[in-house]
Amino acid sequence: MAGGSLDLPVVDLASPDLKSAVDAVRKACVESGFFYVTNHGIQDGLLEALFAESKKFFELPLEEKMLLQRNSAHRGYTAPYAEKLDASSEFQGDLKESFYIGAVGDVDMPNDPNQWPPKERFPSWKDTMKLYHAAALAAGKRILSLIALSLDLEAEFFQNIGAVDCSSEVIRLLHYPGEVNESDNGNYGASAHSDYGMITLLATDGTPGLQICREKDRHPQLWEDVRHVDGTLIVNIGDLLERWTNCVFRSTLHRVVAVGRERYSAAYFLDPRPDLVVQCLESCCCDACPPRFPPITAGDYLKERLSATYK
Ligand SMILES: O=C(O)CCC(=O)C(=O)O
Ligand SMILES: [Fe+2]
Repeated sequence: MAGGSLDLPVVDLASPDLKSAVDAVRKACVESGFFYVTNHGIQDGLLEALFAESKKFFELPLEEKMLLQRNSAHRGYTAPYAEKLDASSEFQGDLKESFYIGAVGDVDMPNDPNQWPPKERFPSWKDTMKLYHAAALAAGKRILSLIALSLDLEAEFFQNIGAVDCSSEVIRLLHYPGEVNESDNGNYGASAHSDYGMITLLATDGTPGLQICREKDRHPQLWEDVRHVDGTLIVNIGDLLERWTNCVFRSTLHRVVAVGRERYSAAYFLDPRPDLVVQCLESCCCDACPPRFPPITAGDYLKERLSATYK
């Protein structure tokens, strides 16, 4: 069942009224786990360059893209149908194709698990991804500061525990086809899922398709459109942060439906360093609401979730 369009809050990352921004973040994280951010510091030109590189890559013939197929470190290309975000979906796999790019060091790393398209034909691909990583990380840190304040923690809480300084971040470029075969009627660009990690920053080319379901246990489920708002990024809470906040914050089910138009997006997954122990925050627990989950390292948690997706 599809519902209307949602009015999610727009949080101004440069707002002089910090209290209102923090309150808006808290309300959004508690109610829907989704909000927009404006003044995020990522230049339009960089977003345009990112989408241009993405389009150029996805336009290659499948055989060439398959040369960079996702490796054991989850970097590289995933073809249409190769991934099913909702394991219960009746279809073989999602319509989207995607490409994962991990953080890029300043010097060429000898053990860099990333895969790069040929430099001769993609001369600025790597630099663009590097710039986007840096810009998205800077925006992500500002968002995490507001999130920390909204949890009654000090603004630098996530930075101080080293949650964001060890390059676990990943860009996932996504491309959804415009036309779908008859046999794919009812199939999804990306089937229903929640994100696994801490927070996700999503940039899209403005094409609709993203929907969220705020109450996953309600039947029938109500899916609401997340409209595009010019100049903003969409931010959503992942399962690890839901667990960290003892379920005070919501990691919400979302999906991308086929709208008969080609669509590009770029998700940036900001996750803590693998050895960070995530245990329910004190400010989210009380006598009546004791911790629901035992401590776990971020790495173990994410490994478990990824291996369930790519069994
Ligand atoms: O493309 C989108 O709008 C959403 C992508 C998404 O949910 C994901 O990659 O986890
Ligand atoms: Fe997602």
